[in-house]
This record gives sequence, C-alpha cells and structure tokens, in this order.
Amino acid sequence: MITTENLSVSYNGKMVLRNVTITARPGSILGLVGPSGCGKSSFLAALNRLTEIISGASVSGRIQFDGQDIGTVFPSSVELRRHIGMIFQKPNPFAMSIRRNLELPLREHGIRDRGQLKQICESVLRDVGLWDEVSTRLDQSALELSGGQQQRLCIARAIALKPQVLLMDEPCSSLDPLSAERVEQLISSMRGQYTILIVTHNLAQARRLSDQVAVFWTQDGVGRIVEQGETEAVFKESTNPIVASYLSGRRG
Ligand SMILES: Nc1ncnc2c1ncn2[C@@H]1O[C@H](COP(=O)(O)OP(=O)(O)OP(=O)(O)O)[C@@H](O)[C@H]1O
Repeated sequence: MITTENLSVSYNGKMVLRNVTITARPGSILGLVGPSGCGKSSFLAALNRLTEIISGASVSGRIQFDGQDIGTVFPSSVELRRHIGMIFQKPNPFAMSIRRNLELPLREHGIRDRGQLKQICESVLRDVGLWDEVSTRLDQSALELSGGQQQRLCIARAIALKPQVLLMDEPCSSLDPLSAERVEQLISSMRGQYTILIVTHNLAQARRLSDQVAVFWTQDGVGRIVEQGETEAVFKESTNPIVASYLSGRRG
C-alpha cells in the first residue's frame, strides 16, 4: 500500500502541486485524471523519487509504503525503483536485444544464474502476452518491435523485478488504437497482483480500468486533488460542478 499525506511538489520555489493526501490500495488500480499541467506527472515523479534528478524540483509532505516512511523502507533510489516500477508514455526499451532488455535490470539486482534469467524472461514475456510474438527473435533489437510490443516489453521489464507498485504515466497514449487496447487489457489483467497508479487523459479508459479515481485540478495556479473515491461513484455522483462537467467531457 502506498499513501501520501500533504504531498506537495515545487519547481524552482514555485509550487505546482499542493497537499495531495491519497491512498492506493494493494492490488487495486488508481486512476489519476485531470487537465494538462495540473501536476499528475509530478505526483508520480515524487513517488518514484525522479524529482531528485529534476533540477529545481523539491518535494514536501509524507509518503508511506506499507505504513512506514518510504525513505526508511527504501533508503536508496535503486532499491525503491525495484519495488515501485515506472512505465512512461513513450515506450523506452534500451537500444539492445529483447533478451538484454529483460536481463540487464535483473543482473543489476544480483540475479546472474543463466537458468534463472532464462526462466524469468520467458515468464514475464508470457505474462505480457509477448512470448509467442518474440520467442524466436529474443536476440534481435527491441527497437525493431512495434510501439505496442515495445510498451509491453517495458511492462515485462518492470515486472521482472517483482515490484509491488507500478506507476504508469499515460502508457497507452502514444500507441495506435489496437495496441492501446491490448496494453489496456494487459493492465486490467494485472489487477490484484500489483498496486497500479495510472495517469490517463482518456476518461473512458480511467472509468473502465480504475477501481478508485482521483481528479486533479489547477486552482490559483496550483494543482490539487478536487475529488477522489470509488470510480463509478465519482463518475456518476460527483456533486462538485467542476468535476462533474470535466468527467462528462464538457470541460477541461
Ligand atoms: N522540470 C520542470 N521544471 C519546471 N516546471 C515544471 C517541470 N515539470 C513540470 N513543470 C510544471 O509543473 C506543472 C505540472 O506539470 P505536470 O507535468 O506534473 O502536469 P500534468 O498534469 O502531468 O500535465 P500533462 O497531463 O500535460 O502531462 C506544470 O505547470 C508544468 O509546467
């Protein structure tokens, strides 16, 4: 379980996200929606400590992992990212073979046994539905795969490390409609196994995929969460006029 309390993010002293307090339940999918620029990506970056490598970025507030301060649980960013994986909008396989894409992070985390590496590679490629498509060309460059296949490979690379949490920043938005549907189905099938936080601009997708949803909005130049709850309840019953008109597609 991952929980934030009054999490705020600033760049060069200017706050862009204020006081986000939210819980992502174990095994559930939390959708993060809201118009451009309201701080959704900054929120994910803070959770994955990417803000540490963004010049001028600073974070305040608390992040807890299974009830403990995340800095205590994972003092090093390498260890943190093993447990909290990230999938980006644009698939970002390494410019190397499909096999090496999967083996490299495993080797970096101390798994060197060839049999074990082979077994994990096959298992995660099966999990993401890629095995039948790539099993005969594991030594070809990952960059030769289609965009949708590359994104599924990136998800395989992330889950090879057995993370508890996966952060996804618009994972389908750079893909053609069929590939996007395939990746969405994959994410849906991962419910129960991983805690997933997914940013999406596709409201229909947020509604189909997520168990809970948080609506981000910029007010007075700062992003914050204006509504959160069970997805169907938020979509059907929100009494916040901004949220209701945004979710119905009339605004935003
Ligand atoms: N590295 C940075 N330096 C300065 N300002 C930044 C930086 N990254 C983001 N911002 C600003 O922070 C605010 C929030 O941006 P962020 O990308 O988190 O929003 P978002 O909701 O994810 O937007 P989108 O949906 O367009 O991806 C924006 O005003 C943006 O310009």
